Amino acid sequence: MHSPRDLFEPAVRDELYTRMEGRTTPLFLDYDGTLTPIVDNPADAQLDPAMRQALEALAARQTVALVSGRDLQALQRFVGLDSVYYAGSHGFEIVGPGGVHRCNEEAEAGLEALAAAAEALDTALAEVEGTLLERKRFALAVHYRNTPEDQVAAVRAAVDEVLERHPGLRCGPGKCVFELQPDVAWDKGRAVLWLLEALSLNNGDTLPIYIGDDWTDEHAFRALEGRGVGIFVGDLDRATAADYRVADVDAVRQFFEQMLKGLER
Ligand SMILES: O=P(O)(O)OC[C@H]1O[C@H](O[C@H]2O[C@H](CO)[C@@H](O)[C@H](O)[C@H]2O)[C@H](O)[C@@H](O)[C@@H]1O
Repeated sequence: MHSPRDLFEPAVRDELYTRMEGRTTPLFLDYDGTLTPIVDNPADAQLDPAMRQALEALAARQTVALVSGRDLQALQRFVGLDSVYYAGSHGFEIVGPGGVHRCNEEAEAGLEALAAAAEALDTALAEVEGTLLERKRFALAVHYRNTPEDQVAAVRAAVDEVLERHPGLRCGPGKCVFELQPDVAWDKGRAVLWLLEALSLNNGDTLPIYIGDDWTDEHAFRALEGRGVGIFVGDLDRATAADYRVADVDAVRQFFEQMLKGLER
């Protein structure tokens, strides 16, 4: 863990561009908080047309992959581009151009427990104001962004009770969310490494770049340590394995625009 440097400081930016020069730079991108600002209702996190345009232009020139906690289909709907790779449910399900496909078989064994957990939490949290369950194929997000602070402990207690009954599930951290998933050895970092292999990009001519804002993105930052670049988005209120940081979603788009200028040269 180290302190990521501000990517918009000229010397830092020049250093990164020097590292990128003459190399293939596949982009691996988180969705919420990275491509779209965090909003109160997950359904409202629509992709801005300017961001979509930038992604499309980049994907016409190089590999672009979305690596998100969102359900695969929801992510595809939000982004709406055929030219990018999608890793949904924190990387448990991957699809992309050229028939790329991977579904974590081990995690499939946990689907029954996940369905039972969703049913139990639906009942247990029915009366807790502002709590929202978001069902995904390989995960269940228990959102508490709009839950009164003094009731968050009750939400956590309900989640813990369900986890006790279903030892095949685990709970991961997030932004005002408890994420239940099958407890198997898979995460965004492994998904990124799998994609690099599948796309024959696991070599010295490639500098993979991962951009993310959340706890789950740390797996990817760590997976790329010493072989790629990690860029953290947002205010830094904790340790991160990312090398660089940018302020917000707008800064991510500016970085894309700078990359595009470089690629067009
Ligand atoms: O890996 P990501 O693409 O960053 O997805 C992580 C989770 O993002 C979403 O929840 C978060 O964003 C919401 C919209 O801004 C916000 O309301 C919520 O509080 C955040 O936790 C998404 O709904 C989850 O399914 C993703 O796992």
